[in-house]
Amino acid sequence: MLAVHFGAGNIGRGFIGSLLSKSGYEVVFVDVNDEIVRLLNEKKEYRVLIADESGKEEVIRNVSAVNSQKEYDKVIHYLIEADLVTTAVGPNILPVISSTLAEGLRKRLSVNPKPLHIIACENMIGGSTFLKEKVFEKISEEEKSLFEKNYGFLDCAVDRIVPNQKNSDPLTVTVEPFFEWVVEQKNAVGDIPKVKGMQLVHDLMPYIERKLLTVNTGHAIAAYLGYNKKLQTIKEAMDDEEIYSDVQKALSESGAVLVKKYGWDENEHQAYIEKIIHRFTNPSISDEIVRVARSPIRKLGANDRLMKPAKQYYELFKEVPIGLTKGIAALLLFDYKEDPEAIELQETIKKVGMEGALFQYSQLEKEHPLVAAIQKQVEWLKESK
Ligand SMILES: NC(=O)c1ccc[n+]([C@@H]2O[C@H](COP(=O)([O-])OP(=O)(O)OC[C@H]3O[C@@H](n4cnc5c(N)ncnc54)[C@H](O)[C@@H]3O)[C@@H](O)[C@H]2O)c1
Ligand SMILES: O=P(O)(O)OC[C@@H](O)[C@@H](O)[C@H](O)[C@H](O)CO
Repeated sequence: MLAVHFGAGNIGRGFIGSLLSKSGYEVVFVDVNDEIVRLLNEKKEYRVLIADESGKEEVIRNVSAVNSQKEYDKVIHYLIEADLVTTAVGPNILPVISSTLAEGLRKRLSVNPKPLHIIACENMIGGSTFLKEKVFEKISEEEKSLFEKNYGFLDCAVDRIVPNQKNSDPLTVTVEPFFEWVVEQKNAVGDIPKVKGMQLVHDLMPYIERKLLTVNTGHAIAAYLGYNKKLQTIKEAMDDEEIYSDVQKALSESGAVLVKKYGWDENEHQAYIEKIIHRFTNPSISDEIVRVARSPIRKLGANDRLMKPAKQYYELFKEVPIGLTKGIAALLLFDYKEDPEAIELQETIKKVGMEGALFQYSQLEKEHPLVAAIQKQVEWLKESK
């Protein structure tokens, strides 16, 4: 069994690649990082270190890699042969890989009749559906109907905290012990290849929203408020009493939305929140605030971790959510010079103001009560600096 995985980064090696290899797949990573590609081909294995008191170490074998910018033909060859295709490149890179994927899948049609599943393991709602849309922009009407029959793009939710790596061996990845990979089977074309640790569900929406609007909401709020206080890691942010209680407040707000929308049991959801807060304070992980805060424009999206629960909270309860708006306010102050989206966001705010930026990136009309509440929180955050 051959799995082709785009993105040999933190989640690629530390989570998806590791599960695939442990389930018996030969894993071919596709990446653009020369050094990682070279080392994977040289060593054919890498280490995953579990960040807890156990100090457990796993060796991930039967892996290799290709550079998609330099070895295009090889990527196409592997796409023709693959039994499963997965990605963990980041939502903004899905359009970039869609041309190569379209070409590989097109060539495969004439030589390999086996159906194939493609799973985008990204932090977004409908990641595989989005990838499919990008692939379908590159093919003819006739090909579209063949692709529909042969290729299943399955949406999923992935959860495992994998920080930026500081190991002396560049292939080694330190990961938290917890993981969850929930895949929606609705769009399957035949049997979905088995992967140990992959959970299949009929309807993903309750799971992806629970994950994105709890884990990533809390994470983002800790990161932006932590950055505002000049802290370095998520653990440091969670050790700050004020930030800790702001994260709790925001998660009780997004939790109220999730419980109301999906009927999750209130006590079980509270236990889910507490487990996540515990994960954020894992002393064996050093997760940089600027990693978690990365791409603030993406994170300000109407369908993403902050604005979606804030808007829904207002719609459902006719009240402004205090914790969520404070997190959004802190995001608007994120001015990290090494993050291109942070620079763009600050330039946009200079040009069109916060109201304009909220409209441009979150489609929030200036009359919406959230706008005034966010602006007030921005003033408070600036004063408290
Ligand atoms: N790290 C986490 O804790 C975590 C957890 C769950 C989900 N995710 C999601 O997983 C995805 C990847 O995140 P990450 O933390 O692993 O990021 P990362 O930056 O560590 O990895 C991304 C990889 O993609 C590669 N890449 C970039 N452009 C490419 C291209 N055109 N073709 C092939 N590869 C390309 C990069 O070189 C890099 O190796 C994101 O969507 C993220 O939201 C991350
Ligand atoms: O990957 P992003 O940029 O969408 O979000 C940053 C972190 O919140 C994220 O990577 C988490 O660590 C992960 O989603 C945990 O499952």
